Amino acid sequence: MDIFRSLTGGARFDKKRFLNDVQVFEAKDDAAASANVGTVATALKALDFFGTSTSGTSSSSTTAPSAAAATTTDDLDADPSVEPFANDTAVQDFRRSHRIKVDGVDVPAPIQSFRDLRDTYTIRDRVARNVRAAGYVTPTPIQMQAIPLILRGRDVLACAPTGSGKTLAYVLPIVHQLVEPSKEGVRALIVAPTRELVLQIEREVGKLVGKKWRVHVLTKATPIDRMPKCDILISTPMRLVQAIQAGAVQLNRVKHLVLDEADKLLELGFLEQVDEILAACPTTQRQTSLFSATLASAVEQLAKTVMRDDVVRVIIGLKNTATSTITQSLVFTGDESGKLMTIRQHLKTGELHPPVLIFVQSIDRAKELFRELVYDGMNVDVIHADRTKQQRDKIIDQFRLGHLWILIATDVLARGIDMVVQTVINYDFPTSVEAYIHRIGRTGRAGRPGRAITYFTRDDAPHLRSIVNVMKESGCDVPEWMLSLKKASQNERKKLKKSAPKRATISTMSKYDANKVKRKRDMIDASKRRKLKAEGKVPTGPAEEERPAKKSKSGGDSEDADRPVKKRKKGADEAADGAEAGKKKGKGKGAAPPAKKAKKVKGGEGASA
Ligand SMILES: Nc1ncnc2c1ncn2[C@@H]1O[C@H](COP(=O)(O)OP(=O)(O)OP(=O)(O)O)[C@@H](O)[C@H]1O
Repeated sequence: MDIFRSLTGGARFDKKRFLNDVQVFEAKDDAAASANVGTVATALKALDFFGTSTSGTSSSSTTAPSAAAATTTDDLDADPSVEPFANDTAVQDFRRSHRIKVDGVDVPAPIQSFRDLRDTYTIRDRVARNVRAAGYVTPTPIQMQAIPLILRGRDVLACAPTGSGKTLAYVLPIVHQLVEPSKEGVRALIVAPTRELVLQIEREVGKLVGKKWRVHVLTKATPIDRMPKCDILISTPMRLVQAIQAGAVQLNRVKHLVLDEADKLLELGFLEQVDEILAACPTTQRQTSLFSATLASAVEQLAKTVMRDDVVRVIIGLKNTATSTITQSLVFTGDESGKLMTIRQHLKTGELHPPVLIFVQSIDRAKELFRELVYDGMNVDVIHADRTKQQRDKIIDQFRLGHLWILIATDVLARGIDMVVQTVINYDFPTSVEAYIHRIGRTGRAGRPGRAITYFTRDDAPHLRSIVNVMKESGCDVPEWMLSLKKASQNERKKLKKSAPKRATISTMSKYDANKVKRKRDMIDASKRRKLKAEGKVPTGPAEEERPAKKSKSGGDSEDADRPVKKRKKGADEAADGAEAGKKKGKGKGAAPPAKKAKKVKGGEGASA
């Protein structure tokens, strides 16, 4: 209960009302502390996303054999043995009951439990013990199918819902296949779009490997001239490209390449860097795995050009849908001022379950909303690309620990980050269906329930239909009239994705007062900068690699946390403008369309396809 006591500092929430949240935090603490029987059992029940387990009170009508039940030991022997599949039909039935769809030739059967890994794939005891010690008892559907595929040396293109355990699905087989630490150099390379995600993947790898393994993370903070040798390298694309160009890292021994949040990494902006990374990895021995919760068809085509011909595509559930454990709703706020009133009402009446994560479309808007809510006395903080690494790490820790109840974020936090979030609010309407799925996917993770509320104004109405479709496909109720709305054209959707709409400032002040305050703040900032300069100190700012390469018209940092910025300007608010310059420059170079570009890479490498 200690953690819950500290949660209440400065907050305005009613503890009795949030009894469920108290229980969530208690469960999390216990699970982390040890392999407590009761907690593991609870976690297992909560994690039973698709009715995997037949133990307990699962209402699933699965015909598949039971997976492991909760156990106190860290040994796979404790799992009840599972009958091997009698024939192909049994395999198909099992896949159907777990909503696993595969596309490819000679696809191995899914594992039914982690014990299968030892029986069929001779997984080492130590790895098995670590899986169990991490509290993982039953594999999730993506793990059931992707783990045997990767263990069999196959390339995998996987799309599975947010929070469904994709990280372990690639980390476990890689750790098993690397066998033991070696001085050979980088043998597994994992690339992810943001620094936060890279650090999170490192933690997940750390759960499975011992201290002798050298797992290295490459971010701006890592001096690339003193890069130690390592077995597994986890990096953001830009920093890795810098290390490759500086000759600080050799990738010629890479056997496993993983692109996490693959669709993001294959978008223009990251694609050039990913091309360079692919070119630095050998093709003959390289096994490539691409994972994401969203995969547009065009991205899939592109992805296949960098993989071997016998790549297997694995889709869990329906492609590009939200997790079914999230209750989604849409709230019409009229205009921008209506949004501020609505959020105040939502937060003050205690109607929403904390921790609450609020997404806005730009750094400026994140700052504006923060100012409004913090003056209301809320236990709130804000995270975006203009905050320093230290600030970002601290805020995420505070939020994870439950010391912070409301966090305002830009899309820099939309992908991959694994936290216990009860409610996601899209204060600003997402600029694409993918952004919507990833944003709301910060809640409802690992089988837990979650809630997502999306505000929309009159101006957002033309784009409502796409979100309504996602809601319907993931089983949420939507009013009939919304289903008859006209769908935005492809051009309109592209335009929105490229730049978020201009929105009125988030402020309860009159325009005159707001300008006066802004002028005053700018003067103070400028004076602080002059003082620092006079003292010969460089103002602390975020790493260039975490700044966006482009700025949406509204100053947004979108999801582009790791794009390169050619010119860096002074001052936080000016940073995104520098990024815009970088983007224009990229355009001027006449960046090749994705498919063409990737084909060039494949050809250039003499890919083993
Ligand atoms: N087999 C398992 N049993 C229990 N918990 C699991 C299992 N596999 C993963 N988890 C937990 O589920 C949570 C979500 O996992 P992960 O972050 O890998 O999801 P993801 O599918 O990559 O999500 P996203 O698409 O948002 O990146 C993590 O807290 C992880 O520790």
